[in-house]
Amino acid sequence: MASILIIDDEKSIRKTLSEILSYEGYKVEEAADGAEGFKLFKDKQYDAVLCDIKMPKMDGLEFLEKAREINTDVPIIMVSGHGNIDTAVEAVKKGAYDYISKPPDLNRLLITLRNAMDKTNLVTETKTLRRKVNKTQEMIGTSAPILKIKETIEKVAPTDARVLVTGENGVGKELVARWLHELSNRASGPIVEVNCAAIPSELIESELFGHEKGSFTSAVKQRIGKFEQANGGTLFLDEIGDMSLSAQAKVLRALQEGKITRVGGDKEISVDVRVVAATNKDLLKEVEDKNFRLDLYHRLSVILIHVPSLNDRREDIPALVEHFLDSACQEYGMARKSIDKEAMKALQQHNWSGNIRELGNVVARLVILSGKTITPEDVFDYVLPARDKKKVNA
Ligand SMILES: Nc1ncnc2c1ncn2[C@@H]1O[C@H](COP(=O)(O)OP(=O)(O)OP(=O)(O)O)[C@@H](O)[C@H]1O
Repeated sequence: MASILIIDDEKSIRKTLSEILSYEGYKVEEAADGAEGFKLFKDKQYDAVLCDIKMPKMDGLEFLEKAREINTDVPIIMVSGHGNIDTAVEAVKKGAYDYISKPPDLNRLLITLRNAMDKTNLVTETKTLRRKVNKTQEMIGTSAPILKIKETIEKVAPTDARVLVTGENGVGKELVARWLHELSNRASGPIVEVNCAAIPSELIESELFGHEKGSFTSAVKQRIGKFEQANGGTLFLDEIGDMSLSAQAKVLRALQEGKITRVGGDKEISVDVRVVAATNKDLLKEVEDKNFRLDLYHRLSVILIHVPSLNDRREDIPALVEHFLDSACQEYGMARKSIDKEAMKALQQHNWSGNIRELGNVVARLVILSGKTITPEDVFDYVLPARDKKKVNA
């Protein structure tokens, strides 16, 4: 149900508008002047605001200006009396969505509201779409290891050298792979990702190489595998340490010969694919334990890029937090929130086990639950376990 805030000092007007809009199925809240309205606007999320122009305490224009400072997405419709049409026009120039005159014409009121909210939905959709088509996420951080990684990516990307990216979960290994693709001569081709840990071992070969119809019971039609899909581009083999030994043998052959055969097929198909692999395991240890082929390891690890955990590059945390604040506030259509110095310090000292992914989730949670400025109390209440609280206080 869409919710609407009505700000008007005339009780009878508030009552009429409120009755009409409730009848139309909106959730309505009322405020008797700009100051009261602004307090509600600041603390709650509305889909639209109807705001009178002439009011005591804070008038409509002042409300508009203050509201726009904290949120530019919620449409504000001014309600003007006879004497202040000029002011209403002025308000529209300053960012009000539109104005309606008193006494409000029922149809015009409802149509204006509907249009205003449709427009907000469009703006939100556009933002989401823009994010989707946006290029690869910038790699944030100026710590020595991140600078080194960026430099390596720039040097290695234009070559077809295979790269093995290592590091714990959520440190940004996939981001490294995406940048290797983005800065390569293959950037106009596809980047295809396979999470080797997520695919049951009996299906991985068909996933990677495809299969011919009837090659096994559930192979009801022909299927093109990821190697073929990535032709002319990059194949990102994530969690390669979890791949079965038999799949490893086939991948090795594909890398050696630049050819694949679909499961159940006999035709050799040439593929032009650059492979970037990633793992959170110690692959040499896996080799020792006979879970990973040494020859495949050498094929994959022409270039090694290790992404250190967030706990080993804490100086990158503030920039990452600011970045996630931007994206979370935008995503939830909120005005940009800020973070208090002590709260930032607490985040910087936290022991991050889920790395950047966890940090992103935590900031999103803080954006949703905190006020305009994120305080250390917010961080303790919503994020950090008690042990960290003790540590920071000590
Ligand atoms: N340096 C960075 N700057 C900005 N965002 C980052 C950075 N590194 C990682 N991220 C973001 O953090 C999230 C996790 O990164 P990513 O998926 O690349 O990690 P991963 O190491 O591949 O994780 P997994 O091991 O679980 O596959 C992604 O949303 C990614 O965009």
